[in-house]
Amino acid sequence: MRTKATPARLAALAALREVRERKAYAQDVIARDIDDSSLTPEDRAFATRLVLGVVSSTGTLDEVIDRVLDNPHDVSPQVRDALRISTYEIFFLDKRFHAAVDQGVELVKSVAPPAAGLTNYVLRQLVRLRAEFPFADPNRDIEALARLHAFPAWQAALLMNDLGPEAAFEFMRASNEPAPLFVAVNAAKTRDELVLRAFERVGEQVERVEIEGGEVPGCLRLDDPRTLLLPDVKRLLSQGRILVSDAASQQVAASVLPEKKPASFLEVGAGRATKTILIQSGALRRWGFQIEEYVALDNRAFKKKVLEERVERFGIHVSEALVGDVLDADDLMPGRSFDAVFLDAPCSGLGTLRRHPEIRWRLKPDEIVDMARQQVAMLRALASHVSPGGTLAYATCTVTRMENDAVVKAFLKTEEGSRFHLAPIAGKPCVSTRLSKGSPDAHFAVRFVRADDTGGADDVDDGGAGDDGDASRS
Ligand SMILES: C[S@@+](CC[C@H](N)C(=O)[O-])C[C@H]1O[C@@H](n2cnc3c(N)ncnc32)[C@H](O)[C@@H]1O
Repeated sequence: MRTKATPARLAALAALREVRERKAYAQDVIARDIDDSSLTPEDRAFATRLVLGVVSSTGTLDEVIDRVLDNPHDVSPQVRDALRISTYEIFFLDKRFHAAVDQGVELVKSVAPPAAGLTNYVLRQLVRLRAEFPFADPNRDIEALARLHAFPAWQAALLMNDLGPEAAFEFMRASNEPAPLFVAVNAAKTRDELVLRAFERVGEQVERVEIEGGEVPGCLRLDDPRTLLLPDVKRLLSQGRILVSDAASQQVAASVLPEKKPASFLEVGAGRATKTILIQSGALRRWGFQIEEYVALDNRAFKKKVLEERVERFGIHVSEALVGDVLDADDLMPGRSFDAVFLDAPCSGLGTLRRHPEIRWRLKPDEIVDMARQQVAMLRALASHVSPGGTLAYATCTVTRMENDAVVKAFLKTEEGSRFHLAPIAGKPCVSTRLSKGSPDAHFAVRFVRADDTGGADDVDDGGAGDDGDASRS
């Protein structure tokens, strides 16, 4: 049946089907099916907003949809995708309700024409229900608060507990905003001035980025995401002169480098090499040379291939790319130690919800407990691979205390951890970026220093980090 659904909504509907059926990441589907489509720039932007918004708020959308359905299980997945789009518009975009209802009906006609009548009824009921949303006082009722920001109730409760009410509200509000766009200038291929001039030539507004008053070296904020589609900018990306990376991630990469240039560096959880590129580019900025012995480890073999392709393209030196489980570090690297070790830990990822919206509804509470335990185990497995006097950095892109602070404390209490103490990063106990509107993502990093084995404490001033593992104390 012919449909009068707009191209942006049809594109969003197709993308949501992909995400659902293939358990794909929304950003990957958007990059493949929307960014490179023949849609107008405005339609691309709206389709992207719809996909990210619907994936972010799926649980809440389903809850309100099910309130007006007699038999929620009878709704086919494709019809539900369409209902979610219109419900998102009605509850979270404050779009004109009439248009949202009409368009929802048109979307359903495109996938299941017989369900158009039911859709019309359901969406009209939802418009009525909208006035009562979030169905209780969000200042007193955690479920209403969670609903208001489209978070699972357990996550809202966890955020309130771990961040405190103000920061938790801000975190949830900001997680529903579009993520800002940052790029890093790769010092192995170019200089900041040349990149700034290239952006100027194409008439694009870019600015250097500061976090808490400190400049993040080589980090630029782009005002308009469409800039990345300009041919000159695409060339900078394909030639490895710049890479897209959140500013907090760039700050973490800068902070894991020790004061003195390390002769050897082990990066664990190297993944697709984004931090590898940032770290070696940072070494070049700081010392004029990349680190000679740079070993990258990840447990996923396919990522090694991506890493090798990318470091080649970005002119980044990696001496060895290992595939294996860090918990088997002793077998993978027998007797080997490094001046600096960096664990970019697998974590719950809650600090990146704007970019990875599917985490919000896929993550289960037990997984956070498991990941925290795993992070401590990883640090313990790495401890003996840090040279005496060397550094061990630990980073996550999340905000839960169970992962960040509690992991730091738990590690320091272990036998392996007892040889380490916390060292400051730029005079602070840790990197801990907070999420607010337009801010970088929320990341966390600390740096431990291993005692130098001479019996005496090493000469690193602890900058207020203390030995008690309370990294977030400032
Ligand atoms: C936070 S991601 C790293 C992101 C990456 N450093 C980057 O900048 O793109 C964590 C990485 O740890 C890897 N990983 C998870 N468990 C691991 C294990 N037991 N041993 C080694 N690597 C592991 C994952 O495959 C993933 O690439």
